[in-house]
Amino acid sequence: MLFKLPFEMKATCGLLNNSYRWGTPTATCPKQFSWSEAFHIPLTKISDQACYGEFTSLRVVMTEFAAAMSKLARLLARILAQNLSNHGGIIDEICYESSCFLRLNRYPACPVSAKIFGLVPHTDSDFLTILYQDEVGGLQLMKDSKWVAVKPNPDALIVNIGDLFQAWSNDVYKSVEHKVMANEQKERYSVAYFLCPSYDSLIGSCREPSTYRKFTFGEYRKQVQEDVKKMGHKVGLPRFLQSQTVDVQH
Ligand SMILES: O=C(O)CCC(=O)C(=O)O
Ligand SMILES: [Fe+2]
Repeated sequence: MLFKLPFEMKATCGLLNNSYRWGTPTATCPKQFSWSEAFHIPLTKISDQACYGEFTSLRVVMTEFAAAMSKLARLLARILAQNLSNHGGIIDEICYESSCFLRLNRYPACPVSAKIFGLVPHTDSDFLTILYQDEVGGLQLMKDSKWVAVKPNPDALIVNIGDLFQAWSNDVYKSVEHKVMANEQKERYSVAYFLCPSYDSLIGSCREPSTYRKFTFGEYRKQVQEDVKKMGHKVGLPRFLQSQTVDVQH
């Protein structure tokens, strides 16, 4: 319903905190372009009546869904952190609602599906992502240097480790590279919950010697945005390797 609105309304009516995005504004060639549209809503706005306009019933669903996703994401992240460092509390210490997001994705059927991604290959810039996908399929992840299709199961959730958990775990947990293939016939929907720390929290490693230098989430996001703008793709964690810091400084 929400996605079926005319483009003008999605883009200009302030819906869901004005969070509507489509395609890839920075793309300079087809392989950098994502054939999808999304609402990317901060958790703090989810229960805000003003975000929903005429879609009042959506507010109830979104609020309940976000609360359930948030609870699950925190529980899983806490257990994973506890297993590694005996410090599961780190997650609740640094992850506030204010920096977490819910993202509604729609992938329209694509007439040139062989040449275009639904979503370009990437890793998520968060601690942990919980993903719900419908029955269409198209999500693939990188395993042992090969793309593997994730079998769609609308009764299951997918849990992905993000870049920040990889840095914090000193590469024990791996931020999984993933992408969505476009589909010529069917449109596809997914919803992702991103568990993020506050922008000023320092992400260090729970183990020494640390592979990455310490950085804040704010710094990380800024670097990712700069790289995407300059190069058309994200560099991510390699930018924050200790050795890279040394190279840059000397
Ligand atoms: O739609 C999907 O299955 C993946 C979505 C995703 O990777 C993202 O929103 O970061
Ligand atoms: Fe993702």
